[in-house]
Amino acid sequence: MPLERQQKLLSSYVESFKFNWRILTRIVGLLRPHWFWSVVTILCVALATGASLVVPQLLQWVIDVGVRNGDFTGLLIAAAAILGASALRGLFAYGQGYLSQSVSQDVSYDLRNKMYDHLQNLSFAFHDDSETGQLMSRMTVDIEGIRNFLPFGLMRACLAIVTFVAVAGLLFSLDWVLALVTLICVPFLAVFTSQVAVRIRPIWLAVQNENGVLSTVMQESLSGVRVVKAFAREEFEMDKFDKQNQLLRDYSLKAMRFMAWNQPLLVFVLNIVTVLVLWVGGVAVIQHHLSLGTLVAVTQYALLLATPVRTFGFMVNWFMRGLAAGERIFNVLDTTSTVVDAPNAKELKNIEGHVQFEHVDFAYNRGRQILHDINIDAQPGQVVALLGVTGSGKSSLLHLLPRFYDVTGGSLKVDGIDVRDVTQVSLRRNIGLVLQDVFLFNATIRDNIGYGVRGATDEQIYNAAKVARIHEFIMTLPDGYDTWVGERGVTLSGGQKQRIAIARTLLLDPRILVLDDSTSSVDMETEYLIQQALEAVMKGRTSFVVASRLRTVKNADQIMVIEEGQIVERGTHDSLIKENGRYARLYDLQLREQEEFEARALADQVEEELRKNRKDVDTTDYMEIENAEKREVMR
Ligand SMILES: Nc1ncnc2c1ncn2[C@@H]1O[C@H](COP(=O)(O)OP(=O)(O)OP(=O)(O)O)[C@@H](O)[C@H]1O
Repeated sequence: MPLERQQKLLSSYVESFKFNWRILTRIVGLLRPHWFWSVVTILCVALATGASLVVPQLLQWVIDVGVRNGDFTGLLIAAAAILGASALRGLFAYGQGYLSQSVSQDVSYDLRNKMYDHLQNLSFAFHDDSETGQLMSRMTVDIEGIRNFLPFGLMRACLAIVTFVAVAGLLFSLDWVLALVTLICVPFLAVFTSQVAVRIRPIWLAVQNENGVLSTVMQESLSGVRVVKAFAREEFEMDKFDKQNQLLRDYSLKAMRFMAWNQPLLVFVLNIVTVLVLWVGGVAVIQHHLSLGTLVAVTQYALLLATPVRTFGFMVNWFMRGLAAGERIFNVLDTTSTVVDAPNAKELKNIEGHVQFEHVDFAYNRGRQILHDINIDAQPGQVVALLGVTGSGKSSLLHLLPRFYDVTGGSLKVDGIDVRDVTQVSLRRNIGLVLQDVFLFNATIRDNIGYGVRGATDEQIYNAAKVARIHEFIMTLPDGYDTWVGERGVTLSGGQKQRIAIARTLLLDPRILVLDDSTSSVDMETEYLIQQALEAVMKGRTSFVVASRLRTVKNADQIMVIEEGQIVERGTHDSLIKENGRYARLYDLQLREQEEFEARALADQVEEELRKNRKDVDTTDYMEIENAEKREVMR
């Protein structure tokens, strides 16, 4: 091999060693809170090893002194001592087995909590780029990898090292030639271990990654099962899953094949060592250079090495699997949130709700700029309606208010304080959100409405539901507020889910509201109820609304027309209609039709109602009243 390639290979080994060492020290660091029981476990390892090392010494004494001198009492004492040592070894081995499992369970418990808390605290930007399946597999499979690493990888490695060092010392004290013969396997084991470790690690990393991909495929197709069925793509999904499943199986088999091949090789090396010891030692005994007792003790020590050596393959396997898992877990734990509280962040309290966007620029993940020089001054209690074609940046603008993302230029202030100078929790407590994609939890309606306020009373929940115009519907359900809504609220219609989400926000009683109200079309009655709910929720609060409803837009104090991330027109409905610019065009395109449709439908409804109720009224009076009421409704 050319020198340059050798150097490259060596430096890649060194780098990989350093990298693995860093992960190893971090995994060992996880034991810190459980240091006491970890130390007791290591003591158990040392004592169990010590107890088993005594036995060959006793056997040597039995053969060389007890048997030769016919010392029956000595033989009995030695037998009792061997039994005692075996019992102690068993006891300490039990302690080591039990404690290492218990410590590893505690570590995985801590790690699961730590990961979960960290994931909860990471910003939107992280979750935008992450796959749920990968995160779930890190939370489960990888943490299990660390859990197994501790008793089967780390503890066994400690056991092997303690045994090797102690046996080597004792062998040299018995006979240095036989000690060298026995320990001839050590260099082989060292080379073998490093080779296996280097080659098995990427395989385990691949297994764990593929496991994550499989979880993602599964999670996606199960949560999107309605789309799958609607497009009759079950076969396609099954095929996709099967391919990924095969990949995972192939990588796992590759790892297993690798380990299966190495196991017999190790046992073979060990058998050669035993044969060598017997041969060299046997000749020495025949030539009277060595006592029979010493030979027996040496072979016993060689046998003691058998257990760690036999499990060496598994140990390296668990060790490298644990390191691969550690790499994936620490990757997540090392990710810092792009939105964090400033060190001296203040609590945002008793606000009036004055919101100012000052020359705000924004880009996702430092990519293409989405918002350009946005300036909005919303006085307390004002309604700001955002209008624009799809993809113009309306939702992005709304997401800046609760600091889901940070502005990349300019500033965003609430009551004159930059949102980056206050704690996220206090900021979000003052901002109520009803987002485009309503998400309900798999819980009861009561729990869903009360989600944002800890310890909300039933009365508060019912009141919020009444204002959100959903109470009456809930009361028609057999279980009322205790109705289980299913995953993501599948058992409810879009309009019902939206009103529950409005009630949930209302309960927070926020000073600022963010409503991404671009809902899909709903029937007239629901539309009317949602409109009423929105009006109730906006009353007296500074509201930012992505409006698709005519009345919301018309009643807004300020209307912003957004185009490609810029405010291109601003004003009230009347002033903008007069301007006859983009708003007037959007209004014609999106809202006038709605207005005419609503007017027609309402007129029909009113006519119907009046006809029903006023049959007994004189026709002239009726016409007069009807026209007056129609005017009222239309207004
Ligand atoms: N998480 C994200 N990461 C990167 N780009 C994004 C992300 N969310 C939105 N975008 C991009 O930002 C631009 C503005 O999207 P935004 O959702 O703000 O538009 P919108 O006006 O609210 O559209 P709609 O009316 O359809 O909801 C789009 O080009 C979109 O592709």
